[in-house]
Order: sequence, then C-alpha cells, then structure tokens
Amino acid sequence: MSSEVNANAKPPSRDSSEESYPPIIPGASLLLALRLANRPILLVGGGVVASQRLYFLLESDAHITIISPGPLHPSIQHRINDPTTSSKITWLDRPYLGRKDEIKVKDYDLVMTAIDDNDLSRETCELCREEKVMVNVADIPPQCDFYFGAQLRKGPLQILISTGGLGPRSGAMIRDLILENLPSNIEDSIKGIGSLRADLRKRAPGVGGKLGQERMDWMKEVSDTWGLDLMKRFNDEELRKEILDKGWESRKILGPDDLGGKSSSWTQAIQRTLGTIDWTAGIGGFGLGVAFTSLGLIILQRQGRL
Ligand SMILES: C[C@@]1(CC(=O)O)C2=NC(=C\c3[nH]c(c(CCC(=O)O)c3CC(=O)O)Cc3[nH]c(c(CC(=O)O)c3CCC(=O)O)/C=C3\N/C(=C\2)[C@@H](CCC(=O)O)[C@]3(C)CC(=O)O)/[C@H]1CCC(=O)O
Ligand SMILES: NC(=O)c1ccc[n+]([C@@H]2O[C@H](COP(=O)([O-])OP(=O)(O)OC[C@H]3O[C@@H](n4cnc5c(N)ncnc54)[C@H](O)[C@@H]3O)[C@@H](O)[C@H]2O)c1
Repeated sequence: MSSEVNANAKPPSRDSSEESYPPIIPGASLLLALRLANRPILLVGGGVVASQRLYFLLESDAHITIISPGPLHPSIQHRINDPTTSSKITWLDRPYLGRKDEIKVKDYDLVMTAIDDNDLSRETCELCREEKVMVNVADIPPQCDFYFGAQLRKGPLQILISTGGLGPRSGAMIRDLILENLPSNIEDSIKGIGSLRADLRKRAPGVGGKLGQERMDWMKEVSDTWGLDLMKRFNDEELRKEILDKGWESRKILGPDDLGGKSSSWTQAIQRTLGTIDWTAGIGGFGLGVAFTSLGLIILQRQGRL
C-alpha cells in the first residue's frame, strides 16, 4: 500500500530512465501556490473563519473586499485600522445580499464566504458558477472549488496540509508534527540556493535551448551534491562567485570540499559519503516519515481504500 501512496505522490521526472506509469488514484485536490498580489478577492463574513482567511490573503498581498456588518472579529478590525495593511482592505459595513447585491462576483478573482447562513452561501456559490469565478464556502464543503488547509511558513518555504475535508484538525496536527521536525534553519538553505540560482541566471540568461538544459542539469547536480543542510552556505556572495567561476564556467560540479580553499571537515565528508544530512538521520526524519504516512493514510481512508 505504501508504494502506491509514494508512486502517486511523485510525478514522472526527467531522470526516470525506465518507463514508469504510476496508477492514477482520482479524487485528490490539485495543490497549487496561488500568486495573488494586488488581485481583487471578495470575502463575505467578519467572524473567526473570515479573520483566518484575511490573514493568509494579506500575506499573499491580495486586495480584499470584506462585506460584513460590524462588529468584526477583533483581528479583522485590527488589520483595517493598522496603516501597514489598511490600504489592502476595503470594508463594506453591511450584510451581503447575494444576487441583489451591487457588488458582483465577476469583478473578483476569488470569492470566499465565511458566514453562518447556508442559503446565502449556496446562492453565492451559484452566482460564482454562473460567472466562472472560483469560490470557497466555509460552511458547505461539497460546493467549494478549493479548500484551505493547515499551513506553515518558514521564510520562502510554505507547506499546506489537506485531508480532503475529512479532518481539518488532524491536518493542523500533522502541520505541527512537520514543524517540530523541520530543521530550524531550513529557510536559510532555501534562501541560499535561491541566491545561487539568481546569480546563475544572470550569467546564463534566457529560456530553453542548450544553455537552459545545461543550467538545469548543473543546478540539479549542485543541489544534490551540497544537500539541503549545506545549501545555506550559498548565502555567502563570495562562495557563490567561486562556485560559478570555477564550477559553472567549466561545467564542473564542485562540492563543499572543493571550495573556499579548505579541506573538508570529517562531518562534511561523512555527509557526502552517506548522501544525507544530519537532521534527516535522527528523530526528525522519522517524524517526517510518520507525518507523510499519516497524510497518505487519511487520503486513502477518504477514498474508501482503508
Ligand atoms: C485546515 C483549516 C484551514 C483553514 O480554515 O484556514 C480548515 N479548517 C480548520 C480548522 C477547523 N475547522 C473546523 C474545526 C472544528 C473541529 C472539526 O470540525 O474538526 C477546526 C479545528 C479548529 O478550529 O481548531 C470545523 C469545520 N471545517 C469545515 C467545516 C464545514 C464542514 O465540514 O461541513 C467545519 C464545521 C463542521 C461542523 O459544523 O461540525 C470545513 C473545512 N475546513 C477546512 C480547513 C477545509 C478542509 C481542510 C482539509 O482538507 O483538511 C474545509 C472543507 C473547507 C475550508 O474551510 O476551506 C483549519 C485549521 C487551521 C489551523 O489550525 O492552522
Ligand atoms: N473552514 C473552517 O475552518 C471552518 C471552521 C469553523 C466553522 N466553519 C464554517 O464557517 C462558518 C463561519 O464560521 P465563523 O466561526 O467565522 O462564524 P461567526 O459566527 O464567527 O461569523 C459569522 C460572520 O458572518 C457574518 N454574516 C452573517 N450574515 C452575513 C451576511 N449576509 N453578509 C455578510 N456577513 C454576514 C456575521 O456578521 C459574522 O461576522 C460556520 O458557519 C461554519 O459552518 C468553517
């Protein structure tokens, strides 16, 4: 069973030499990372669920129109009053009227209702279907085009857990399990490799072609050679220049031991030999394994396979 879960979790890769066509297990959600900067979003309701929606929308730099009679949840009122977020929010202090409302769903990229009124949520949903606008209605999951999930952010790293609507609280518990087991500096590694990629693209710009393929092959091998933990060293501008000058320019893959004029420490040597990094070896790796296995089990359970 676990092989079925794993196979389905990974798409075909450029590296797969043998033909491998994992079975399709339908019924999943398409997990995406929406880029919403300055996009108009309609949020109906001003309670606790709306306050959570607002928090994530503000972090995505969206522009949010909230329709809800006051008093609002205190955290929503806080964001409206706060000069750092107030310009991103338009608050209409009144009930939403659905079909009769002068606010039209077609003027928004996404619509969300978080209200204690099933009939109005259903009507909003119908309006959105007519206008082909994606909608989340917090009180009627089967009507949602998309679900929220338990989320965690560490700098550029973002993880969302979905249980397909089965157990939102268990999703949050799995999120906390992952959080506890992530290395504390994982975001530095991602920032480091991001800076190296950006510098490489300056030297080798453009899309596709031979250069594009070489760039991807080099980045893949450098990433695998350095490993997640040591990627944080690419935050050092000099080290980036060195690996690009001595490595990329002659299409060589240089590891941590080949740079900085230093011989490797014994820990680095072990890490390279084992092809792993210190935090995956201990309880962290085990915990993460448990987290993903649990998620797989939950999804399979939803599909009636357990
Ligand atoms: C993950 C999270 C994200 C978020 O909302 O941002 C989220 N719910 C969270 C918490 C939570 N929600 C509820 C409880 C009370 C305990 C309980 O019922 O279990 C708790 C626990 C708590 O509050 O701690 C009640 C509840 N939830 C839904 C309904 C309607 C229904 O099921 O009919 C009812 C009322 C049921 C009733 O009346 O009995 C529906 C949905 N909730 C989802 C997401 C979507 C599926 C997510 C998935 O696939 O896993 C989905 C389908 C639609 C959506 O909201 O997009 C967030 C945790 C964030 C965090 O802690 O970080
Ligand atoms: N997705 C989730 O995580 C989750 C969690 C708990 C509950 N829910 C569902 O979401 C719904 C909202 O939950 P809540 O805890 O935020 O409720 P809440 O009672 O705190 O807030 C409801 C809000 O809707 C507003 N409202 C009511 N009628 C309105 C209208 N016509 N126009 C505009 N605003 C209107 C109210 O003024 C209030 O601000 C619940 O009914 C529940 O079914 C979802």
